[in-house]
Amino acid sequence: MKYSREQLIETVSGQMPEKRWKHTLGVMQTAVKLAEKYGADPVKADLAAILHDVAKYWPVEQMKAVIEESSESNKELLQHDKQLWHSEAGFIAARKDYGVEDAEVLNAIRWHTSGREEMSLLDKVVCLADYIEPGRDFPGVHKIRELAQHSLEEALVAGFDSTISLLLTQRKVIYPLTVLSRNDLLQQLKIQSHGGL
Ligand SMILES: Nc1ncnc2c1ncn2[C@@H]1O[C@H](COP(=O)(O)OP(=O)(O)O)[C@@H](O)[C@H]1O
Repeated sequence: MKYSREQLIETVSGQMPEKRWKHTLGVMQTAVKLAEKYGADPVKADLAAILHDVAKYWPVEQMKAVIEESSESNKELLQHDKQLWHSEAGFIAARKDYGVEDAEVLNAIRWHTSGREEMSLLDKVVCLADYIEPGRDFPGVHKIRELAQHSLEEALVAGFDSTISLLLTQRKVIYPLTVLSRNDLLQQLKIQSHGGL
């Protein structure tokens, strides 16, 4: 890491409006709590949460350029809604600009919006914290917070349901990885409840 936690917070918070930094503080607090509850590493959860929206307010051209130039990025994402780009750009920036080397932390930043199949425990914690941090207020958030008390997977399915429902009402294209992620979580829940049968 190039920066101490304090330096990181100062630099990252300077890249977004106050309201979005407040959201980030909420995600940090919630991600650490979820990590402690479900057995993920709270230090990694905190680091991923600090950085998860680092690229959110970058100009679209900057996000695009960073994704195009990186050898490890998913260029296909550029065919999808711009709203999805900040996670990939943030993942690249976390490594390149902030010196984050931990693959678990980098992945949690990368997949925090879309999810992915076989989400890691840390991916789940950060993605769910993004849905339910205390500043969030959208239809269904209370239910997702309730579900988060007993199952990461149930809560995440409900979170993805809310995103997908909203996209349907807006007649927007759904990024397929979110559907695959939701299907995979449902499969995980089925295995948990039937003991693998
Ligand atoms: N699977 C998806 N397909 C298409 N668009 C999506 C998908 N998931 C999220 N989005 C879009 O990206 C936006 C930003 O998502 P996210 O970063 O999680 O939210 P926020 O900006 O509230 O932190 C959503 O409001 C939605 O418009």
